[in-house]
Amino acid sequence: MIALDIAGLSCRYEQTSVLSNLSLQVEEGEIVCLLGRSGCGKTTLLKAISGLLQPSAGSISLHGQKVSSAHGSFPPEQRGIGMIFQDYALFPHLTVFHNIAFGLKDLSRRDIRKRVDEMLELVNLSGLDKRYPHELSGGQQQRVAIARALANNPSLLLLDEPFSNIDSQVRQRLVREIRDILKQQKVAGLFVTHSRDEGFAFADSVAIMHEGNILQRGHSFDVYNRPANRFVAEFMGSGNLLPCEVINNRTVSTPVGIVESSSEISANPGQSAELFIRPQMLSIEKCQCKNPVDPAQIKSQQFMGTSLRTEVKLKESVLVVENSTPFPVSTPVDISVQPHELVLFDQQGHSL
Ligand SMILES: Nc1ncnc2c1ncn2[C@@H]1O[C@H](COP(=O)(O)OP(=O)(O)OP(=O)(O)O)[C@@H](O)[C@H]1O
Repeated sequence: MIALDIAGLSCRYEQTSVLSNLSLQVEEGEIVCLLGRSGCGKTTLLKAISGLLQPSAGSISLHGQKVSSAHGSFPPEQRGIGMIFQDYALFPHLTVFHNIAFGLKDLSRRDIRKRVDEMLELVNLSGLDKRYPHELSGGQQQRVAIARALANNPSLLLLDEPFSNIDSQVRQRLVREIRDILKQQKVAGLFVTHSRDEGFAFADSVAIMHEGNILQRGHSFDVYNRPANRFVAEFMGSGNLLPCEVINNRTVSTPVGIVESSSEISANPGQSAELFIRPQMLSIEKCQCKNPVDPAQIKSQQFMGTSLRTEVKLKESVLVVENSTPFPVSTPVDISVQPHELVLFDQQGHSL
């Protein structure tokens, strides 16, 4: 069953078109992360889903029911959507208990107490029900926000950068914890973040947004290793672009030599392309030749905590390599490519 089905959605603010013909589906119980540069339309998409913005074209359906189209929309309170924001949005003058109980208007007092206690236990805050938001840490406030959103049994949870105000040491744990809670409750979620690592840890799949549209959707590992185009490849992480010529369906000729792909290349022999190689897929070792002509040379090295980020000058270009051996600047080196599934782009930047 599909929890959220967005079909051909377009949204605009007066004269400015922000989303254009965007489609996205989220399965029941699935968590999808929207990743994209600032201003690409992530918040606008969440606003349209929650009912705060009317689309100019296309439709939004929740569990098979159309809730938004250019012809009419359900108001936000009739959509059964829970929202979680980066600033927690708790009521400062209400206790934790009353914050969580806020939306539970139709239940008896006893059932409200029971539901709030269940939620407090779920988010690991039992016993803190009498505290006010200012008496809680950022992580605890965000857990209250989660408890409040889940108390109403939402059919979909929208999370807009929920972890960005949380201390980085607590964040990693909270990301896993909240993911586990959503999975346990089988709630579908659409999650917006600027942090790729957070998106990878929290979501089942990622959707890469650019200029009001989704360029690629899939498991983060696949999107990272099989990007649909150059924008997605670079957005998912740094890489080197090398001009190359296809030799056959497994090999290409590049400035660092002949490189073999672990999977078949769908390009014709003789075709020119660009090879995209992640820094960790390049290896360097001290050049063994006595008098190498114009060798690649170490330009700089920087320790990044777990590995070295090494810049290698190769003729007119500079390649970035992730390695573990320190070399003095100007050391001549041989560069090799570790066996992997090669990523090639045509002149327009589309994957071949
Ligand atoms: N109320 C508004 N009126 C006019 N333009 C707006 C309005 N809200 C947003 N925009 C514009 O729409 C575009 C998309 O904004 P949106 O907030 O959806 O981006 P975003 O991807 O969420 O950005 P960020 O990551 O910085 O939060 C931007 O160019 C923004 O300036």
